[in-house]
Amino acid sequence: MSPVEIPLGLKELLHGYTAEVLRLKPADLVEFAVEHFTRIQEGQRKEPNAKEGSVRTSRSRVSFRTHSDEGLKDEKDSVVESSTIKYKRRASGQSQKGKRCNPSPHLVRYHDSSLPWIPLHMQGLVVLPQCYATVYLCPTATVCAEAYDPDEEDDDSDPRVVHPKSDVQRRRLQDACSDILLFKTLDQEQLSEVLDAMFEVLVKAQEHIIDQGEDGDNFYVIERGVFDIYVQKDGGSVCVGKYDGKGSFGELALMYNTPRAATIIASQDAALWGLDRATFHRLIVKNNAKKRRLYEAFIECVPLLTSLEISERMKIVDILGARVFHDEERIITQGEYADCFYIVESGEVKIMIKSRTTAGQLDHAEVELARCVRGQYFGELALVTNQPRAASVYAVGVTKCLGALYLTHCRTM
Ligand SMILES: Nc1ncnc2c1ncn2[C@@H]1O[C@@H]2COP(=O)(O)O[C@H]2[C@H]1O
Repeated sequence: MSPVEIPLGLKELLHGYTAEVLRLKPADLVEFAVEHFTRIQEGQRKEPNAKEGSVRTSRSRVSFRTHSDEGLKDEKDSVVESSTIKYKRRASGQSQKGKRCNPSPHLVRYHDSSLPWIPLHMQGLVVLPQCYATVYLCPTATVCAEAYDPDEEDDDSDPRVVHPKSDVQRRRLQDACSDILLFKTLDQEQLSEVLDAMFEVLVKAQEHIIDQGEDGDNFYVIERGVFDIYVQKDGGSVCVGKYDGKGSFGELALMYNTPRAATIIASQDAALWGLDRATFHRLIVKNNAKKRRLYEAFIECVPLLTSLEISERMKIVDILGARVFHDEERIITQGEYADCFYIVESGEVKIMIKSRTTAGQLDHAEVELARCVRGQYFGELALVTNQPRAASVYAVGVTKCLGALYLTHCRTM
């Protein structure tokens, strides 16, 4: 018997449909399937260059948006009370030297202004079914075409920002930053410059760290505390997830010079480390060029991404961070909130789920569900369903994974 040949794109199509069913929970699956696949077909017709079998979004009209400017205040202390955060905004649409930046580069927004902006690179992620459906379902999206080029930003001569820290503070900061994906490809000197520039922010319960629609001032790394994520949807504010004691947020507005895409509120007293916009640009955004060189070849071979054009693949590289895990190290924990998915670069991972007792209680024994090897991805399901992680994932031997943060943003669309 000849082996079954799976047509190119079938997996993505079915995965996309499944993801949308999980996300939107339609009453009539067949009717939903007809609508879903009709939209895909229409999208492919609109974009005649789309490769056969590939799952793509339709490109749409081009428009620009500008933001109001605001004054810039200095940050001098290494500890900042949360009440002062709001006064540290830097001018939106302006570089530190007063030069006007591109108004809304790499940006897609629905015509309905109550909905958040999504970075254009989300369109690059359309091959990922959940994002594909998300962007595609909004065919009226407008694209701001002016490309943001970090190399154009002439900020190399900006003074180095240093917030002095005690040894204890420095250690706490290093711990908080040890898992931050966006810092993973920095070299030692760049990382130490970033750490020097970071300042501690003490936050009270219910404080707004970021408000959706505002200009981006800082990037934040969580040291402790829980933070709820709210996004404007259908005229109301919807809690779409939370950060529980770790992680980072606030990178989108700085990377793409867009208004804040979500509101972040501390649900208890908490501590953060902030990184100012200029340093974030100079070190993190510019480092993307290095990442592109590093991962270009690998990303080309990832089946999940093969239907993307080179420029789209490169946008995915921008949001990747590499992490090495040791044998049996847990990469994802069942029950935790999700903020990223992973692609295996080398090695292997096993996906383990806690079994249930006959009474339906979670047992502590774990059962192996599947394994992923180079080029395969995992950890996307919780982002699609907006549920806690359904299983744990462990490294089998030394394993290197590329984590991508931004899928979290698709959940809200
Ligand atoms: N679902 C989400 N949509 C948008 N932003 C999110 C979401 N989840 C977490 N965030 C974070 O919330 C931050 C709000 O500010 P930024 O847009 O700069 O960057 C955003 C992300 O880091």
